[in-house]
Amino acid sequence: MSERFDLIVLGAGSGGLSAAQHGARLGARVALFDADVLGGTCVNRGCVPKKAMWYAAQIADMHRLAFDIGFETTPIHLDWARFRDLRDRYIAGIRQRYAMRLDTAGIRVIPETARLVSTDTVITEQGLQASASHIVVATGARPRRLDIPGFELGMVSDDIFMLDARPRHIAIVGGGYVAVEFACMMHSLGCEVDLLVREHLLAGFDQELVETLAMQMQKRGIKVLRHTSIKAAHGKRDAITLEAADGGEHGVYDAVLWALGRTPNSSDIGLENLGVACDEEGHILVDAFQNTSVPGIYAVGDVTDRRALTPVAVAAGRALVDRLVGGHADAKFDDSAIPSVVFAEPPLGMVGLTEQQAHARYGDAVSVHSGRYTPLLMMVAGRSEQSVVKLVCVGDDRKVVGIHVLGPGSDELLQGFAVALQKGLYWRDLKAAIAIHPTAAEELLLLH
Ligand SMILES: Cc1cc2nc3c(=O)[nH]c(=O)nc-3n(C[C@H](O)[C@H](O)[C@H](O)COP(=O)(O)OP(=O)(O)OC[C@H]3O[C@@H](n4cnc5c(N)ncnc54)[C@H](O)[C@@H]3O)c2cc1C
Ligand SMILES: NC(=O)c1ccc[n+]([C@@H]2O[C@H](COP(=O)([O-])OP(=O)(O)OC[C@H]3O[C@@H](n4cnc5c(N)ncnc54)[C@H](O)[C@@H]3O)[C@@H](O)[C@H]2O)c1
Repeated sequence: MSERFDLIVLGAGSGGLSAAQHGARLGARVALFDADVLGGTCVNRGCVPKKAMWYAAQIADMHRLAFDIGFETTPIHLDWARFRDLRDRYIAGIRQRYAMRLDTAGIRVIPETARLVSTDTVITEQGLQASASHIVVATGARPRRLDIPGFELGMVSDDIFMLDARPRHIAIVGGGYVAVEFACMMHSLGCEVDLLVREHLLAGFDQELVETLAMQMQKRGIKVLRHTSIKAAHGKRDAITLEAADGGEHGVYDAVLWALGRTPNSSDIGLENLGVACDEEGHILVDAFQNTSVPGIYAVGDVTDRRALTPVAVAAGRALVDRLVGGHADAKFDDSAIPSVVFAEPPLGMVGLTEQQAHARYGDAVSVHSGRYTPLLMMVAGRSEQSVVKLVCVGDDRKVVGIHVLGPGSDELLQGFAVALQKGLYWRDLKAAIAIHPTAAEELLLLH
């Protein structure tokens, strides 16, 4: 016998929690399935533990800077096990608060994996059945694994958060967010780091800023090896050699992180049988309203073909439920200007279009205004690393369609500019605004 609900959600990560909680707030009877801990990737294996590690890395960098500007300092040492314990306690607190909120909201949480058996019914391994006219698939994604010899000698991002000691020499394979963020963090925390990139570094970001970041990473001692495709790993877990496709050998490393993107959790949950369309990599295809190809089945978050970011999953879940439960027939989230930051050292951020995308869309109407500067603190310390800001504009009235920032503070300053860009921002607005001086943010107002 099937228990009946208004809304069934598979996955208690960013997207699933958002959909379930908003559904309950709007009065729906909600069932939420997940065999794993509450919070999904972001809370347990992604944004949150990563950001904690980024803060630790920042402190280590600041300590070096302190010496450069005249503090009497002695070398500092991070007790990884203690840091991990403190971080994990913080994360356990987040999970506890989620559990309490779900309980208070009256959401039925079933700690099991579920799969769809029809367009309105799911079943768990224990045989529990539930039905609803709306089923939201929010099952996320997992680190991509390669079928190459020795892959198991290395770690994926889930594993790196378990480390309780610093690797001496780590190889990071990949060129995306995870690869660059961990390359910078591990280096700041005292590891020797080789970043092995097969193709592009941070594809999708402004390439001039990416190259500036890559130069700064190399100057600080991170070895960035381009055009390096790894075809095998040899040795044992704490003494790994990587074999490249061109015959070259890299290592010996005492740790390897594979950071090769993510595989959507869309197989073995009954989607194929119901004819839910997916792309070649398994991402569920959704329209702007999170509809899949099958009525009654919806999808949000990393399992879909949309941007794999927590705020995107949250916004998608919320908009979908506004439509399904709240009765707002045209509810969808605005994905026209999704801001994003790579928590590198220094951070790199963007919102809107890159120069290349703007040229492809608007041709000769595009103008680009950029500036470089060395932040005040770096100048005092006698350092020369430059920050870069860039505006991509369109038309004679210079409507801003892209903002790109690299440098200390970029992570925090971008949000406000992203709101302005989404609402409609012209270069003249920035020129007319009164700056906050001296800050990194004012550099976007002072471009000529
Ligand atoms: C290392 C790392 C750092 C990141 N940093 C950032 C960042 O700084 N900022 C940012 O915006 N994004 C970041 N992300 C991306 C972000 O974590 C994801 O975009 C976000 O977690 C996606 O949420 P989701 O709900 O789609 O999936 P998830 O959070 O992955 O949740 C999916 C849930 O579904 C469950 N599940 C799977 N199959 C089933 C099933 N059959 N039945 C029931 N439940 C199931 C899983 O157990 C999981 O709990 C990072 C990712 C990683 C890996
Ligand atoms: N700060 C943030 O917001 C943040 C941080 C981490 C992750 N994320 C999100 O999570 C997603 C996943 O991050 P990611 O870094 O795992 O993926 P990614 O898609 O950003 O990068 C994957 C990288 O792996 C490379 N790659 C793929 N297959 C390969 C192979 N066989 N050999 C060598 N290289 C290969 C790709 O060329 C690419 O450089 C991101 O796209 C992003 O949306 C966001």
